[in-house]
Amino acid sequence: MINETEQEEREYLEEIKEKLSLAIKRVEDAVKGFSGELREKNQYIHEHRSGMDEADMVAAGQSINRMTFTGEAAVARKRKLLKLVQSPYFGRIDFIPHKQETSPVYIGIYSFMDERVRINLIYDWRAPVSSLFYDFELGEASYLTPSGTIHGNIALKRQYKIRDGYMEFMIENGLNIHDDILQKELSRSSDDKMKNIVATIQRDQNRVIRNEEARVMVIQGVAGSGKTSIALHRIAFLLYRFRDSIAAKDILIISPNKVFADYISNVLPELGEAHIPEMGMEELAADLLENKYKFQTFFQQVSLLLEEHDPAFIERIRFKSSFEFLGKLNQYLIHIENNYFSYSELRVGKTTIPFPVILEKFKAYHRVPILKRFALVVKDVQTYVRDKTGHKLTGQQKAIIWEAVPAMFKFNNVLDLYKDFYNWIGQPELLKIDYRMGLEYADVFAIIYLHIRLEGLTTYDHIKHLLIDEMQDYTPVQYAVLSRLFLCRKTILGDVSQRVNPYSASSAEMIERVFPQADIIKLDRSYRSTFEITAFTQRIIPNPNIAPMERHGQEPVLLRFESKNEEVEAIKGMIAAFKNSANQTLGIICKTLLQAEDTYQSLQATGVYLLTAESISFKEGVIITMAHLAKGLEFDEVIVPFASAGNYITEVDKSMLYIACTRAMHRLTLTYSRDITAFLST
Ligand SMILES: Nc1ncnc2c1ncn2[C@@H]1O[C@H](COP(=O)(O)OP(=O)(O)OP(=O)(O)O)[C@@H](O)[C@H]1O
Repeated sequence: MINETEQEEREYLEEIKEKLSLAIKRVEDAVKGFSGELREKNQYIHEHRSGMDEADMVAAGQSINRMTFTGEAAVARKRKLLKLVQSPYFGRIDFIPHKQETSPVYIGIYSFMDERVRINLIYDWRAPVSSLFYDFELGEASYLTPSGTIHGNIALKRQYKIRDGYMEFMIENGLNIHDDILQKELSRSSDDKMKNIVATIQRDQNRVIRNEEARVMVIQGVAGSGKTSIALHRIAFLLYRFRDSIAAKDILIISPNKVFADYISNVLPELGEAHIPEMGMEELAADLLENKYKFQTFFQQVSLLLEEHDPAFIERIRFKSSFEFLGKLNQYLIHIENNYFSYSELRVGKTTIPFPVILEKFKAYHRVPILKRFALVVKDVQTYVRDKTGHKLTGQQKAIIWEAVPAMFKFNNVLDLYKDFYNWIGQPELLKIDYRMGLEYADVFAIIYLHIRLEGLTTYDHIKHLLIDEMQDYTPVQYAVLSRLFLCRKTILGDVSQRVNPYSASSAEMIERVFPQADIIKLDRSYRSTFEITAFTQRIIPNPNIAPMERHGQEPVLLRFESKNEEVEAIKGMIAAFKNSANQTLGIICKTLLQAEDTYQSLQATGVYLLTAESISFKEGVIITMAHLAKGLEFDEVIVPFASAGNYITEVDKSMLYIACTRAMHRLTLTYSRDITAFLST
């Protein structure tokens, strides 16, 4: 057995670092070689251009492309090696497959092979054998490979913390003391962006990451349970496992906003994968509606809910977020199919086409979306007339048919049908279209749904995996659209308790009704916040299943003041204290954007950033924002101002308060004037 003692491990680390440095040197030489060759080739082409025919030019172009490609691969490899030198591995297992010899398996963020002897010195965390590290302690163990299960025994398991090439500590795992390193990781102050968790992936998380079977995986996890982290690691795993068939460009992340997209943008590149395309729901909607309609954004919908309590608006949202709505839309589609084709006989010249003939043609195309059938029926009618008369049709006759056939259907555009739907259900008051403001957000996906069902769709066939974060914010109609657009595998994640809109929250069970084949996974362990913070947030929205980490810190603080001005003055003091502390990020999270803007103005402090719906990047330091925009983010410290009885009143407010408080990792302070909100008064 090699490296039995810590001293031996330290020496081994030096050896590996040396090998890595040599590998870096070799790649550098190769890159230099490539660029030299490329220069020469370009020069050659330039000088001999006149004497080259087309085939020569194509061949030269191809060879340049090949060289560039190999050069780029070498640069990417160098980037990985440079990262490995900093921290070559984080774990080791000595696994003895039955009746075989063992050699230690060192596990790191990427694999590294000693090319001369072709021995793997470091295994990628996604390699089949690496799953042993996450799934087992000492003793009997097994792992799955593409060619079957390997059984054996783990004789030794170690964890290392190597930073900047230096081993900070090493832990010998006897029984499950995994938690030690996890605790240390969670106690650290946050970076400006989400980081990878490869060294401390937990067993239940590993199961989700490495699941290869699920066509639709729905992860319902409590705040801070690592849903987003796991989903990103799962993508990295799938890219590794199916590297011959899936590339980063074949994946799409549907994310709630640009700041969140920026916040998570580091994880996959850190894991050695390319940047993944990302899109917001609104972008998708605009794309599908071909930018024909102006519409309210989800952010505007939530802001309206927060700023004015309009019962009619709430009722419209509530109805359009229900399964009943989707069911009614489907019934309506049957209704129009059966009833909206009106009787009229068509006469073209001397030929009469009886209505039953037209109707029969129309029904024969039942697989084609209704509004797409007209063109087919028109062609059939033309053939009918031609056969009857034995003549080709004149342009005028064709025009008569083109006009008459679509006119037999009551409506020929989706928006008119959508308006008609509300008359059909006898509730015209549920549709409000303000042409100046655009469509309400709750109508956007319903119109897209009708559009798909009535006119067909362009599917996103090139996407091979779809990741949907913040699933609770999307409605059954939205899922019905997504399920028709994206036929690929999906990972859908969220938390019903973090709905920004309590009138339209989707739970895992609701999503299962749209995707009956879904695998549902529940994660109840919360990693982000200290035990005290998690316990505190339970006062707002209790979840009996939540399992907080045994990581302790300061009790959350509730500070009472006489006025808002006093609150703001106190917050100034807290910002100064934060700047002198070891913490790196402070989030001041208000209920509305208006409040955030006001606070920002009043504070007038340098180094404080206001995060709005238009922001595109996450910044380290002090951030002021509203709860809706803070979703998915986390901060070392969180201050929730104005937690007063007069500010947090409605169900929507309660969700916002919960989201704001669950963003805190180590420290949470709430300030209020006079009376505290009823959500915290007990
Ligand atoms: N196994 C783990 N090892 C180390 N850190 C972890 C682990 N799992 C989760 N975390 C940390 O917990 C925090 C929360 O993770 P993440 O943001 O992915 O959770 P979430 O469920 O998406 O949260 P929310 O829904 O509240 O936004 C992050 O700091 C993440 O790094």
